[in-house]
Amino acid sequence: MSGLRSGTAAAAGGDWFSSRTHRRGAVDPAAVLAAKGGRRVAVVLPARDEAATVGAVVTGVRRAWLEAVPLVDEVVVMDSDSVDDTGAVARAAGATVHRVRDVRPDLGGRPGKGEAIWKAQLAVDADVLVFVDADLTESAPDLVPALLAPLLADDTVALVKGFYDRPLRDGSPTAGEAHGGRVTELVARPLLTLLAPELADVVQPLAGEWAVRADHLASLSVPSGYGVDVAVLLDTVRAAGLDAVAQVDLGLRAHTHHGLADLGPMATQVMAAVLARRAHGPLPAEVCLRQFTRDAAGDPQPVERAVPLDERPPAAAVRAPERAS
Ligand SMILES: O=c1ccn([C@@H]2O[C@H](COP(=O)(O)OP(=O)(O)O)[C@@H](O)[C@H]2O)c(=O)[nH]1
Ligand SMILES: O=C(O)[C@@H](COP(=O)(O)O)O[C@H]1O[C@H](CO)[C@@H](O)[C@H](O)[C@H]1O
Repeated sequence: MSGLRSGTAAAAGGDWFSSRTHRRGAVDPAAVLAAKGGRRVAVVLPARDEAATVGAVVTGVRRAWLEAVPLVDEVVVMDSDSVDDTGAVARAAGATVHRVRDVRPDLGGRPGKGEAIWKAQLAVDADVLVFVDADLTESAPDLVPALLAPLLADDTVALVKGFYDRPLRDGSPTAGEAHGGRVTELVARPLLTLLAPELADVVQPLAGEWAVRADHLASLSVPSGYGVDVAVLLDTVRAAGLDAVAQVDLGLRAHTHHGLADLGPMATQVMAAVLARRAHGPLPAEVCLRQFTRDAAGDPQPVERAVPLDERPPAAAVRAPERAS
């Protein structure tokens, strides 16, 4: 576009980027195991309709980091309103499976990835949680020690985010090129630049692969939808400072992708989570997103989607008394 200089590579950030960014491949599993000590580690996969991929993800993590090296104590799949065989496939692969709506039914049920993550805290007994998306299409079990290493080695680190190249293998003409992370690049990164510039050096703010101290996560409110990933990042920085966050290079991440229209509600929830954490004001519990297609006559046809924006309170506030800690 005339008048716009091509992007100039800025020097990657300041002290935080250099001290809290961990290179790929620099992890010694034996050292991570030693640092674990007596702490319990659970890998948790929030999964909605992931029967095609969840089995391989569970098997990869179990074989490498539960059977061969006891770095992980439990692999859990939170079955999030799946209508396919996600639960059965995950169980057959050796995961502990919880149906999200069956966990603490007294608290009601909500749709969404964040709801699956929130209720995982009420179903899983662990000191450290490693969240991994269930739609990974290329085995990447080494992400587990990579995400755990900074947190187990340094008590001041509460959250570790993964980052990676994001090929968009959706059959489009540019498939395979690094065009993934569409909500990250068009919504999250611009919005954080405007409202939370201190996070400018976080390479993948929406990454679904992250490790977190369970007691820290339990102190945070959690958006029920797709805002969970960015909300936990923002709230961690607000509560404990930027140095409580680290990021690790996981190389490349291939996963199944939504069509563009489905990213509309996701983008709305991500924006809501960021805006709800701006200087003022809560947002409504639900908004109506109006997108457009064409009717048979070729005229614009509105398509409305209700987008929930509700948040759950900190899990610590609702945890059964015997697990108040
Ligand atoms: O209501 C939902 C929506 C998504 N997910 C899971 O959250 C992860 C990330 O969601 P998705 O793949 O839809 O997002 P993408 O990675 O494509 O942006 C996946 O393991 C989904 O199965 C979930 O558990 N419940
Ligand atoms: O990064 C993104 O833009 C979105 C969509 O990724 P693609 O455009 O399908 O590669 O995916 C991420 O965002 C979701 C919302 O935070 C997370 O739940 C996903 O785990 C993450 O992959």
